Amino acid sequence: MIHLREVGLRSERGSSGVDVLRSISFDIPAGAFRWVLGSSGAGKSSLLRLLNLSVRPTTGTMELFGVAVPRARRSALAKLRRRTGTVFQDLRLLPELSVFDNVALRLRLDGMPEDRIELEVTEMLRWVGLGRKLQARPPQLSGGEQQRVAVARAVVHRPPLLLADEPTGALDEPQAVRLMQLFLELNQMGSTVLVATHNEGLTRRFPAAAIRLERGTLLTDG
Ligand SMILES: Nc1ncnc2c1ncn2[C@@H]1O[C@H](COP(=O)(O)OP(=O)(O)OP(=O)(O)O)[C@@H](O)[C@H]1O
Repeated sequence: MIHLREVGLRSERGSSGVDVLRSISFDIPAGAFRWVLGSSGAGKSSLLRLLNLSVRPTTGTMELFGVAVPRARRSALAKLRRRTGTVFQDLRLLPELSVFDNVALRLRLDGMPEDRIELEVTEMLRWVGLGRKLQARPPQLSGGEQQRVAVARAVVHRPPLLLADEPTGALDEPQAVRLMQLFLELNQMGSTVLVATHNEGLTRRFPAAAIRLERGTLLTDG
């Protein structure tokens, strides 16, 4: 359900371009779990940005949920975005909104009734251990707590595609393991899950196939 063929991504930096990703081809079946591995600067975040449609491939073809992305209509892309949850490396929480409202935002945009939102968001935030912080604002939280809000926001609508960019960077080992269990639960319910990480302890503890990048090229897939 994710097909990439010869995908390249070139970013303009000053007057010269940089090949951030080069000739990437792989297929990931629906419902799979993949680690996304590689040293700093290898292109992991860039690959996830392509898959969550923040950027478009410069070359090659990409198909998500049967939609050929470079040619798709805006409405098809909007639908794809709604089916995707992303944990951004820089979190991107809205500092002026409460923890509850940060997580509820997506469900409100989808038109879910407010009483159901109340239940879903509260349960999700309890699950990540933030049941007592519903009304706090992100700047009042620790880095690890903010990261858990970002995870709750990404998974609260049970997206068919979850993309997580270094989601455990600010967490201690037990919290990281707990979040992985949440991701694997989502995966077992049928979501396709990609997690980019440097955390080797975690990849050893949860062995799974990996997309391994090095300086913008694919080393192994599987
Ligand atoms: N918008 C951009 N303009 C120019 N270069 C970019 C841009 N985005 C990323 N790059 C470059 O592309 C390369 C890959 O970056 P990327 O953030 O995808 O790596 P990463 O594997 O996620 O690294 P890290 O593990 O440190 O987060 C880096 O050399 C980076 O400097």
